[in-house]
Amino acid sequence: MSDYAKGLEGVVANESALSKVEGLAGKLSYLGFSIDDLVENCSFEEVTFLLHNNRLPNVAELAAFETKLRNDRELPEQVITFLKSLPADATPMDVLRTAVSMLGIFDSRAKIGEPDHALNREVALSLVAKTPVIVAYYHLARQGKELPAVRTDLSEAAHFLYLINGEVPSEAEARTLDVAYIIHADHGMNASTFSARVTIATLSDIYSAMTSAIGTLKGPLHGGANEGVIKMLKEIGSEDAVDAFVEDCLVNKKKIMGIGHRVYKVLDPRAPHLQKMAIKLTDELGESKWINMSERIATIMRERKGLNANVDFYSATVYYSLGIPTDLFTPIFAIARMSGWTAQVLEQLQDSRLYRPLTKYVGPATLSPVTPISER
Ligand SMILES: CC(=O)SCCNC(=O)CCNC(=O)[C@H](O)C(C)(C)COP(=O)(O)OP(=O)(O)OC[C@H]1O[C@@H](n2cnc3c(N)ncnc32)[C@H](O)[C@@H]1OP(=O)(O)O
Ligand SMILES: O=C([O-])CC(=O)C(=O)O
Repeated sequence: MSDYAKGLEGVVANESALSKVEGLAGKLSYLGFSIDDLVENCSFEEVTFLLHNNRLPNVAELAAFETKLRNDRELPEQVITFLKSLPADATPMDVLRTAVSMLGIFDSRAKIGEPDHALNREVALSLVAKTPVIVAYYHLARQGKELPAVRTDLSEAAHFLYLINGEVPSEAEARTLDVAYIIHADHGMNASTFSARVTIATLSDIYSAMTSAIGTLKGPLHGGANEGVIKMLKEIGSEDAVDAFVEDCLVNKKKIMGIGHRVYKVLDPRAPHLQKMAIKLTDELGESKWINMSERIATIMRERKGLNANVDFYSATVYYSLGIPTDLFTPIFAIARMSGWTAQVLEQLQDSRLYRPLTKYVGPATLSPVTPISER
């Protein structure tokens, strides 16, 4: 038992009205609305409005909000030139992190110091609008394809699928991604949101905060786990190889991707939504192997370790079944979470204080004289 909170477990770092993560009950709500209810009744755009305004929009407000987002999709020419200049084997999360950082250079609204809340809200929306375009344009550029002009007649989810596939998706495909976006939009003081809030609390600018967040989401213990799940399923290869694979991980203390959570001690409430979509999609494709393997892994981990699937576990099969390349899974998480990250930094700036925890010093107990370098 250490005398400090390793990994800040159990530490309450701030106040937020945005999302309530109930780890023991396995519930998640945004601003007092259950995600189950939001998934049933809302679009990602409505949920983004909710997170940015602390209330749901009416019809006119939603229409105006959607128009604003759709008219803010175009990227600066310099960012497009940058995306086209990159090697085809760059990691899309690295590209996204760098391009979002670059956006800040071309946005004179990105200011440090005393926050301008009205300007910051505009910048926040602009980031939600441009993030999917960055991901899609790089995906096209790395294949040597033309970058089509952005469109203003499609929802966020439909527009992203249109850009990466070159055709307007079916309503069902667009809605599947829309639901995934809603489910991923915000999640309390997760590592990437915490990074964003730490950065903005120095009174840095929003682009810097989002750059911190994207770099943090990329890791395999956080958002990167969704890519890890598909890699793991491919490595296992077949349903009859699952038990031996999991046994080997347990014996050798290797982590199973998409399983376990710092806060949820029961099933992650987002997992059943994604599980349902994964079952439907794999059924339609006649490819039940991936979901069957996933279900077996989840069962063993629940029985053997009392650990449950998290959001990344089934989202991987959903995106895979939609034909999305594996290295775009974590960028898709970032596209959805941009909504929550920006809401969180706007909230932080309303009543901010610098984050500055302490460290337990475990270095030398006494001071030593410095020996001149020529004598060392
Ligand atoms: C969107 C998200 O960020 S959701 C999380 C995505 N990340 C993953 O799916 C990666 C796999 N999961 C994990 O690494 C962890 O469960 C985390 C990072 C999510 C949470 O980590 P922590 O709260 O720090 O738990 P920690 O890593 O200390 O694990 C506690 C115990 O459970 C075990 N454990 C936790 N997760 C797993 C796992 N996925 N596979 C195998 N064992 C696990 C650990 O080995 C440890 O066991 P021990 O006490 O016998 O040593
Ligand atoms: O809350 C966490 O620690 C990780 C997570 O599930 C998320 O960011 O969605």
